Amino acid sequence: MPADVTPAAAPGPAPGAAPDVSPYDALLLVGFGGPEGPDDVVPFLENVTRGRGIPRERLVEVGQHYQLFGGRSPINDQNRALLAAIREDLAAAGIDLPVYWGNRNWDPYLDDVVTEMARDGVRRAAAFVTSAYSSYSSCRQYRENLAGARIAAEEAGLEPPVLDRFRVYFNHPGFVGPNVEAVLTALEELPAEVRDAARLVFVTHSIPTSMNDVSGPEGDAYRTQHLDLAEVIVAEVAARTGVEHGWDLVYCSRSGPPQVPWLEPDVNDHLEALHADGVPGVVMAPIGFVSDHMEVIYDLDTEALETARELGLPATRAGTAGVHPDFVALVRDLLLERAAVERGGSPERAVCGALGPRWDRCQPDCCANARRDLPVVGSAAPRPGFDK
Ligand SMILES: CC1=C(CCC(=O)O)c2cc3nc(cc4[nH]c(cc5[nH]c(cc1n2)c(C)c5CCC(=O)O)c(CCC(=O)O)c4C)C(CCC(=O)O)=C3C
Ligand SMILES: [Fe+2]
Repeated sequence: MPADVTPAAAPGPAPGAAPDVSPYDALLLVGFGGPEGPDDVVPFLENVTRGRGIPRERLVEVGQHYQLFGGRSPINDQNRALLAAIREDLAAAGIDLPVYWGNRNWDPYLDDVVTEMARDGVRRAAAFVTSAYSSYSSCRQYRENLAGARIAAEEAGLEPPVLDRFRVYFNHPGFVGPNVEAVLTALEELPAEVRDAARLVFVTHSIPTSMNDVSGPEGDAYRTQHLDLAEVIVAEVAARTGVEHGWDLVYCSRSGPPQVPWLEPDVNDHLEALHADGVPGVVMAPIGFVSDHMEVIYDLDTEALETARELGLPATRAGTAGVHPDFVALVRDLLLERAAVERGGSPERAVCGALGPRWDRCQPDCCANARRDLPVVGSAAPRPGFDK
């Protein structure tokens, strides 16, 4: 730059300087939580289903899934591993930021962790939720939990940090890439003679159709976002293998009373239908989940793979993002992106697929809950004296 030209804006950081994470002074990892021993299972299920109208028989059944694995869900250990990986990744990038972890349904509870953050003097934190899609269960309920945790800190006489939740990231390359790799690996694990004709069966958690109908600002966002990711994965797998596989989006872990419609088809019913149609092999890709938690190790690895075995249908299960370095780096990318936005900038947003980057703040009715209206964080139009 010539010496007589003064830059109009403040100069960027010197090369090698730490990336700018202001206005944030902490990052919060937000998990679902799970039981860690047999005695935790019933209280955990009570936490999850409080006020949700889930039949007793379903709870007994799901309790048995947990007891099969010693009453311990893998989910908390997976979040501990993710927390450690995020801390390492940030440190390696020269970012000195405390990282906290709290859950919706089990210890460490968000209420306690946000209170601790307030005690530590945290003023404003970015929140990364371990769920990649829009819907009441996967998005708004977490925003309610974060608002509830701020209220808990206030009730303890503290000033809670402002909490900014990142945009949903199903279409971020740091989530897409590990899912593509996982599908390629699962294809390799199929017998060679069925590989090219194998069907890609993308699996996610079912939700009531009424919940899907109001997901996102215009409805149907939960299903549509999964379809968008599935199309990207299918295209990328075709680019890498030269084979364009047939594919479907199907659902697992249906709950609720039988008369209430949930998204279908169920993965087990679908495997039967594919087999009847003469499909010679299947890769199940659990794109609805960010790690191998109970729905994956029970509903897919135990139940659906057993269905495939009974049918004589070769099937493999693709891995989840877990602590893949690209997924860990996604957290840092969203942190720097959102920090730049909150400083008034318009950073480039990493994205794949046709939908484009989703919103930073949700419209008031986004992923509405028909049953009750609770305070939320991250609203584009916070209701004074109510939202947080
Ligand atoms: C969309 C969605 C995700 C993905 C987004 C995200 O990850 O958040 C998810 C994740 C999870 N769901 C989990 C566990 C459970 N979900 C239940 C119940 C429900 N889930 C629902 C939806 C979702 N759930 C819904 C609409 C219900 C009905 C009750 C209600 O309307 O709220 C029940 C009660 C029993 C039953 O009804 O099955 C349990 C035990 C675990 C922990 C697993 C582990 O321990 O490893 C995780 C990660
Ligand atoms: Fe669930």
